[in-house]
Amino acid sequence: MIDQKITIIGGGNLGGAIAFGLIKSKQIQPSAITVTRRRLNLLEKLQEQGVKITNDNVEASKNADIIILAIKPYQVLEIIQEIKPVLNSNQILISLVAGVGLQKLEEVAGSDVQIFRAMPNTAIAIQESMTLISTNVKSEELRNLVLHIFNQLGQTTIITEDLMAAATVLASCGIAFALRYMRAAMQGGIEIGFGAEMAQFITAQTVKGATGLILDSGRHPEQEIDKVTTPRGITITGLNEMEHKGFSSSLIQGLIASFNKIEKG
Ligand SMILES: NC(=O)C1=CN([C@@H]2O[C@H](COP(=O)(O)OP(=O)(O)OC[C@H]3O[C@@H](n4cnc5c(N)ncnc54)[C@H](O)[C@@H]3O)[C@@H](O)[C@H]2O)C=CC1
Ligand SMILES: O=C(O)[C@@H]1CCC=N1
Repeated sequence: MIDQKITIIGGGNLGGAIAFGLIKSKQIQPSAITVTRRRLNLLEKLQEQGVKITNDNVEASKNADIIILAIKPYQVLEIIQEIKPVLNSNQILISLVAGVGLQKLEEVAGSDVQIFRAMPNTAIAIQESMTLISTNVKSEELRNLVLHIFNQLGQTTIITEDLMAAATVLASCGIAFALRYMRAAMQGGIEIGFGAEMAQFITAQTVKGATGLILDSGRHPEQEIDKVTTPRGITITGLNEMEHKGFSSSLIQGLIASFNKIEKG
């Protein structure tokens, strides 16, 4: 069980998804979670589940053991300043904000606060996130606590801070990239004969199967592709056409463009 009181500042797409994921995990009482947002009416679904909601960030931070920052990047430093008067060294501050490094967070929050960065993706709502964490906190106990919380919400790994930008692109943006593949596959599926609903189901289950093959075996995707590509067959014809049109290259260039966007701000 998670015994700590958790406050999520910014109950938007990600903050809301984390709250729902935590509730689904049944590892924490919904009443131990507080979510803040300016427009409270948009948090009604969480409130119905027993989560506390408020638009007062300072009040919500006062008695929290863990404060998760899920506001937009341009707001994070201002909001840390807002809650700073009530922060104490026993609290853990976890920033989910992309592109704002530990050093900057520490500069603004002060060095006695226990600061972590966590980079999840929206599958956190269904406890299937890939979450990468960085921190300068040395305490194993605190590191394990943060890992324990995110482990309820999917797979979690601690990485060095210098890899957080790459983690943001591959895991957090990555879910959108994978979903765009799915949309394109569905569009193709409709053109060759399926209704939209069926095309979506077939695509989703096929992607789930591909994911399972790689996660279960640890084999390189190309080894699994080799099992599908019958010589002179149908699959290799399609795959080669996709590559002629720049499939892998456009994906890699997209990842690099996203990475450069973080680096340049
Ligand atoms: N959406 C995603 O998949 C991921 C987002 N992130 C990071 O998470 C952060 C949040 O992203 P999203 O959830 O997509 O944005 P969002 O815009 O959906 O959520 C931000 C929320 O903060 C609320 N808010 C604005 N001002 C506030 C204030 N003064 N006090 C309390 N709440 C306030 C907004 O009403 C909104 O609900 C960003 O910094 C982003 O870089 C990181 C990884 C993945
Ligand atoms: O697109 C963004 O800026 C945020 C950070 C990673 C995922 N969504």
